[in-house]
Amino acid sequence: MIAPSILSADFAHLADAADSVSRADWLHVDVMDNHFVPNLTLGLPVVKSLHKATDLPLDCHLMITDPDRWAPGYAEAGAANVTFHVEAAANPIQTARAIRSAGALAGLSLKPGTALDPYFEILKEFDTLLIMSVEPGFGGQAFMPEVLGKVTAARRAVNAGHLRLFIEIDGGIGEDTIVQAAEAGVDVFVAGSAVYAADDPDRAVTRLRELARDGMARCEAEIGRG
Ligand SMILES: O=C(CO)[C@@H](O)[C@H](O)COP(=O)(O)O
Repeated sequence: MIAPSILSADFAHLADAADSVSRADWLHVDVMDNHFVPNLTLGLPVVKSLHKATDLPLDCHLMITDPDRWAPGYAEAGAANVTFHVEAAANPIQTARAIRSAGALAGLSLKPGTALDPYFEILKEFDTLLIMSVEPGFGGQAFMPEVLGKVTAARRAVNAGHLRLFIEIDGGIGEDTIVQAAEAGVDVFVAGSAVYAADDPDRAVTRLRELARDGMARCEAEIGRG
């Protein structure tokens, strides 16, 4: 799945930004509070309005402190998937359950320097695992290939039937990097600047999907795709 990140779109025209990627699978919405990350974007009222303005499922990525308090509200606002950071959560299991009870998928995100191993046990409470491939906060940064080990470890756990979730990657994904992410085992690819800096965002989505499929086929041959 390809999830264009509206962080790279024109914030004065978010509904148009959603319309311009009609071939996308999800629309990725970065919520930043200027505390967990040094940037400030949007919150619940904008998510509610976007939900009314587009048929695309909203993939809300909360880069905020105290997600335990705020995350379920994003599910109530219409998000299809609500992802929060393990580094910010006091009670990730309870928060995942509250998101699911409010009708959305629950996602757990890890910053590049955060290890996956300590969280394997709680991942059965989640529907998506978002591996950050840049330091969260800004679009247009360089992809960090060193996070792909976490992707492959999660892929192997999914293949073995130990986990059931979508593996998502976010940061620096474009034509030059999407194949290696797909080969490592990613299911959902977030792309901001690679989509919204393109002359035709929908064409960029299609191109990224083609490249991802090539990489996913190689992943299937080499490590399998459960
Ligand atoms: O969450 C973030 C950044 O913190 C991302 O969703 C960015 O918006 C991705 O932008 P590109 O790296 O694809 O330009």
